[in-house]
Amino acid sequence: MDVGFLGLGIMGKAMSMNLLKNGFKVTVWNRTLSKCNELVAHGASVGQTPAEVVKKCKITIAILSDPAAALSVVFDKDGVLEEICSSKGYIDMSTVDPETSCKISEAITSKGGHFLEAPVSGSKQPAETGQLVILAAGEKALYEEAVPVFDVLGKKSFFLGQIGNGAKMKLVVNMIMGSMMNAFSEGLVLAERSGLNPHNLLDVLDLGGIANPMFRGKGPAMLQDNYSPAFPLKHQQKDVRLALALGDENAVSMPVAAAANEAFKKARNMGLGDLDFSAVVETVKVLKHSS
Ligand SMILES: NC(=O)C1=CN([C@@H]2O[C@H](COP(=O)(O)OP(=O)(O)OC[C@H]3O[C@@H](n4cnc5c(N)ncnc54)[C@H](OP(=O)(O)O)[C@@H]3O)[C@@H](O)[C@H]2O)C=CC1
Ligand SMILES: O=CCCC(=O)O
Repeated sequence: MDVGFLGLGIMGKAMSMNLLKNGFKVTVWNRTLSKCNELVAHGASVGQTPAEVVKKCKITIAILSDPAAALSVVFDKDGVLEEICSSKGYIDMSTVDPETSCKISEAITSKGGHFLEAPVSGSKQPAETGQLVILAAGEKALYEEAVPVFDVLGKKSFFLGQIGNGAKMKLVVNMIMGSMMNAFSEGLVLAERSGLNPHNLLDVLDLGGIANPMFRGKGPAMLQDNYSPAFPLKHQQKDVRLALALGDENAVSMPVAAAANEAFKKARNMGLGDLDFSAVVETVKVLKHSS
């Protein structure tokens, strides 16, 4: 199957590489076109614009930074809308809000095209190893057609019904994750500053009821101030911000998520936005120093 791929950031590069390794013919595009070179070395073709990719491929996938980027590749000049038609499907795997997804869906389907939103749970390493969790919603027939692609990219796909449900599920999950990361950060700094060995804390956590892959995976690197980005902090803050908006719409009180959002905003102000979201621990260290 010819698959188009728009966006070769941390996730898109790993996912499109995975499709190539598994025998798909892949045509890639990235706003910074030079990022396509590594994929070409592994057998990908390049489209000069999103429209050119859609023209060539039956199914085109996108995974882009945020709502503005997701809208731009669809609606701008040389965008997806220029070539979408009834024989083509478009799958947006970016993490966006339900409103953005609905806007894209309406535009694609009004031209006869087929649309799925399919944000993913899992980060750089699961993307590299095809272990993502895919949260799809929209047109069921396109979902079924895309199952061979999802089977390569992920360990499990969910079809969640109408457009917006995939985005909502993803935002709820990432809101929980962002809050957990802040609690974890405070715990690590508190352990160290109160005289405990934080490595012992990691061992204790890992043997108890709140053991989880995030603490296990990120903890040792955080203790070495290593924030090499798997999930950039600026994207995590975007997700908590969008989840808070969902909370506003549904009158759900979320003080813990609101506090997490403030910490991620502070981290962005400290210039940490491009680092891994675990760098939020630096905000706890700063507060301690200034007291
Ligand atoms: N990293 C992770 O662990 C995960 C990320 N996600 C979500 O996936 C999406 C991508 O994440 P990730 O790969 O980490 O992000 P990166 O920041 O690594 O990559 C972002 C991509 O979006 C492109 N882009 C940004 N702005 C525009 C624009 N205005 N027009 C066209 N392209 C644009 C970038 O192009 P350029 O190279 O030119 O800058 C790049 O290809 C985000 O929505 C994120 O929340 C979901 C699950 C996990
Ligand atoms: O959106 C990013 C999710 C990162 C993860 O699930 O580890």
